[in-house]
Amino acid sequence: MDEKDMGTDLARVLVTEDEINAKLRELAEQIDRDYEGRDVLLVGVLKGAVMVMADLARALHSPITMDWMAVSSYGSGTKSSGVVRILKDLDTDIADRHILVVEDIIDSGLTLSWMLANLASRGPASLEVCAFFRKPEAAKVDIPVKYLGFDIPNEFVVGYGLDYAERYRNLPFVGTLAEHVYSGGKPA
Ligand SMILES: O=P(O)(O)OC[C@H]1O[C@H](OP(=O)(O)OP(=O)(O)O)[C@H](O)[C@@H]1O
Ligand SMILES: Nc1nc2[nH]cnc2c(=O)[nH]1
Repeated sequence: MDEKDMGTDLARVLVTEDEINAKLRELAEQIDRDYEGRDVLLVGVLKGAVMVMADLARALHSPITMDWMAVSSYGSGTKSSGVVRILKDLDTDIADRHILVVEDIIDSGLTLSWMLANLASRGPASLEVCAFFRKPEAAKVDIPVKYLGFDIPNEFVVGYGLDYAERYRNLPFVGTLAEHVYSGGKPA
């Protein structure tokens, strides 16, 4: 799926497929260097992180393992409340493991803040974050991000794993939606 398939749904592209691929290579190099000789478990946050997890894992040369968590915030519509419920927990015991959480986007930061506290309580050897997109202007809590893809404006974005009503996750780029599709969180 690309821009041509979007019809009039798209307002504008914020990060192109080429920019995404270049950034993945850059982050993978850093991660390979930093974790050399250590066994790292990538923890992906479903569902948004599926794309970045799959592409990052393939760009890495280090022997990694992967696990997934699904969480749901009790927020309404597109807003996260910070109150989080685990829908799917890890299959792995992470005590004494090196954990790199892979997240598609940090918006308010509330989801990841809760997740990091939860994972830290399980006694990992180390716990770091790779976030592919971040909205600095939307931050309600400060999240220590070791590996960052892109800071983006405080707008609702779709593509590269990010959905609107479960659509658009398979766009290979990230962009904003036209007003007739997205009007502040409610299906237009
Ligand atoms: O920083 P925050 O304001 O907490 O928002 C970020 C979270 O929101 C998105 O998940 P979403 O709840 O939309 O679920 P999804 O990944 O299944 O689409 C995204 O994947 C993050 O997990
Ligand atoms: N699709 C999507 N999900 C989000 N979750 C938090 N921020 C966003 C965003 O901008 N787009």
